[in-house]
Amino acid sequence: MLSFSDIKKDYRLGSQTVQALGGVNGEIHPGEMVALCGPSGSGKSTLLNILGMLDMNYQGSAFIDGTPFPRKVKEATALRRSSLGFVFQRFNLIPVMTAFENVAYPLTLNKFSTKVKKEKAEQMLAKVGLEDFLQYRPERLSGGQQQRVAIARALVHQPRLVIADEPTASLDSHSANTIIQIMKTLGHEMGTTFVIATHDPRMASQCDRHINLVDGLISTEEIQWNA
Ligand SMILES: Nc1ncnc2c1ncn2[C@@H]1O[C@H](COP(=O)(O)OP(=O)(O)OP(=O)(O)O)[C@@H](O)[C@H]1O
Repeated sequence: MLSFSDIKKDYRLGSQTVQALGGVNGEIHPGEMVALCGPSGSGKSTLLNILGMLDMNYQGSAFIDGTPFPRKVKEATALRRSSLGFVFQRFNLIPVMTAFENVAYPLTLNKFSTKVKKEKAEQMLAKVGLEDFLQYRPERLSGGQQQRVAIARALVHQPRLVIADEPTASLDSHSANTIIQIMKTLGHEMGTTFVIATHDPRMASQCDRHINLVDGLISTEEIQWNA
């Protein structure tokens, strides 16, 4: 589904160069839920940004279903909108929009009709247990509810791949468990591939596989979780 080889990324900080990724390879299979783990600064966000087609300024190659990742902003934006979904640590919902409008937004970007938008957004919000909160704005929802809206938004256009950056890090353990179960159940039901950067042992333990980054390289050592 996804393959990437010899991915390298440097950041320039004044006259210094920081190597964030030193040549990473990997393959992610359709429908897999993969945890991207590693200590702070190991390169997880950098790799997520590349796999999420948000950063096109890197060395190496990446393919989605055999097609090379776009290197131009316009093409990357189009492919991202149609084929990818995103879940962030701090939910990143649009504050002036209701839960329904937030979830319908990717469908608007992909030019779905009003009727289909309504059907799909309502269905998706019901799947995450928020059918009674369609007209609520994010400020009236708890963190866990906001993250459920964000998951509905990430999945509503049936993307091939969902990129999640620390999806449980801002949540209490009860909400985190709910979010993990929703991602797992819907991911399997919809056949969606997930790549999830996480420090959360509960999240990582529910994934099919781990990719461990250490100092910008993939490590084969088992992670020792402290929790
Ligand atoms: N915009 C930037 N400019 C300069 N250096 C950066 C930039 N972004 C990341 N880095 C550096 O690149 C390395 C990898 O950072 P990255 O954010 O990918 O790690 P991470 O594993 O996601 O960390 P965390 O778990 O703390 O989010 C670190 O040394 C970091 O300081």
